[in-house]
Amino acid sequence: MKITQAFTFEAAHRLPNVPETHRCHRMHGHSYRVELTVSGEIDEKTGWIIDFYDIESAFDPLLKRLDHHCLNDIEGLENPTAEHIAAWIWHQAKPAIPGLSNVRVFETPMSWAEYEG
Ligand SMILES: Nc1nc2c(c(=O)[nH]1)N=C([C@H](O)[C@H](O)COP(=O)(O)OP(=O)(O)OP(=O)(O)O)CN2
Ligand SMILES: [Zn+2]
Repeated sequence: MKITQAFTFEAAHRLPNVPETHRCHRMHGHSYRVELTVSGEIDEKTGWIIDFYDIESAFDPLLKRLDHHCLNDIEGLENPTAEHIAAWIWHQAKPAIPGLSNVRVFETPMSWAEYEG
């Protein structure tokens, strides 16, 4: 069984490794959407894999590091593509959310990256 909780954050970034002529070389912003999926068995008593509230609490410190920040300034996100952000979130969140199976990061409603560890 899998459950997914979604979050949103606003952040600025630029992609330092694309050519200067590429529009993403310039600083700009996105309204990011993050989806955290947790896999596991349903607990007989609670009826859930994990309380959504516990996912929210565990992710909150990370969300605060991302929201309204320049992603390039965050250690490990110097080249903040959606792919790198998804992998970064997975590695940062996994210790606090052991059942975390995949992380999706949407840069726009139509484009996203997914990391499964
Ligand atoms: N594989 C990837 N490709 C691109 C990434 C990425 O992270 N992974 N990132 C970008 C830029 O961040 C760019 O800002 C993305 O915006 P874009 O897809 O162009 O979406 P917009 O909504 O800004 O563009 P419109 O086409 O005007 O709607 C590029 N590629
Ligand atoms: Zn961008």
